[in-house]
Amino acid sequence: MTVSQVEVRGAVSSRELVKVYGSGPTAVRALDGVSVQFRAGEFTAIMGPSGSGKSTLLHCLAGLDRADSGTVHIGSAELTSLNDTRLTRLRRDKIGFVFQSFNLLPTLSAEDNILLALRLAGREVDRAWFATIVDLLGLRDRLRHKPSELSGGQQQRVACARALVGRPDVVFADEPTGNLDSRTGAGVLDFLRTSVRELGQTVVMVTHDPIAASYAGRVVLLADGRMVGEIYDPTPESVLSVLSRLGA
Ligand SMILES: Nc1ncnc2c1ncn2[C@@H]1O[C@H](COP(=O)(O)OP(=O)(O)OP(=O)(O)O)[C@@H](O)[C@H]1O
Repeated sequence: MTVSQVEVRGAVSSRELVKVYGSGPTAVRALDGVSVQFRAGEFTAIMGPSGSGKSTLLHCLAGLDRADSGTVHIGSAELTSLNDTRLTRLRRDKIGFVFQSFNLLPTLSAEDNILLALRLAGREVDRAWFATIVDLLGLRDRLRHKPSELSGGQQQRVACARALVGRPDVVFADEPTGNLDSRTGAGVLDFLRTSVRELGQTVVMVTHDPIAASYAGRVVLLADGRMVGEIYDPTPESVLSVLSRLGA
């Protein structure tokens, strides 16, 4: 694979994205023309004050929600032009998700949770890749456990394995450490950073936490539904100082 093909594989972008909730005088313009690019093989955090549109942007980029106008590209696919069936297939094949609340199926073992989507799609499991991810996440001796037999950090690591096992173009994470203590959260963030540095994954994460954001290579800042800045090589201090200027 050439470098340019790798770059296309994980690149995500939006152009003039607008999302309005409700109508009339109570309408909320959650996204007010967001144009942003996420390069392949980069770990980006999206931050901003409460209500600035972070989750809405992540959901529109990931095809979980539809914007009112504007475009979203994942690689060469333009999401807003896809019908529901094609959008579902693109989400299944090209996108990995990590949610704050883990979202594992309680009756399935960790291994079956990790592999479920691939099996439902009739895709072959790349056992070597599976082993690489499971070992990086330290899950090898937990694969037969059900979610209720795992700690919160272990459950989130299973969710990370599930997100990566299909080699998605991009992993979207919405507050992935929101339900974890700081030490356990650090393990999950460390894995996301390693997946970018060593496995070439593209990760876009929404977080409130300046320490979590400092694991990323870049922070994109939102305020009032608009992109208002970015920070490269963020530190908790640089993020905090910019956020406090935004009134977060
Ligand atoms: N389903 C909805 N119906 C109506 N308004 C909504 C809906 N979802 C979000 N909003 C509004 O859109 C704006 C952006 O919300 P969003 O959840 O994207 O912000 P956020 O930056 O993720 O906030 P937080 O940090 O508090 O999670 C807010 O004003 C919110 O109240």
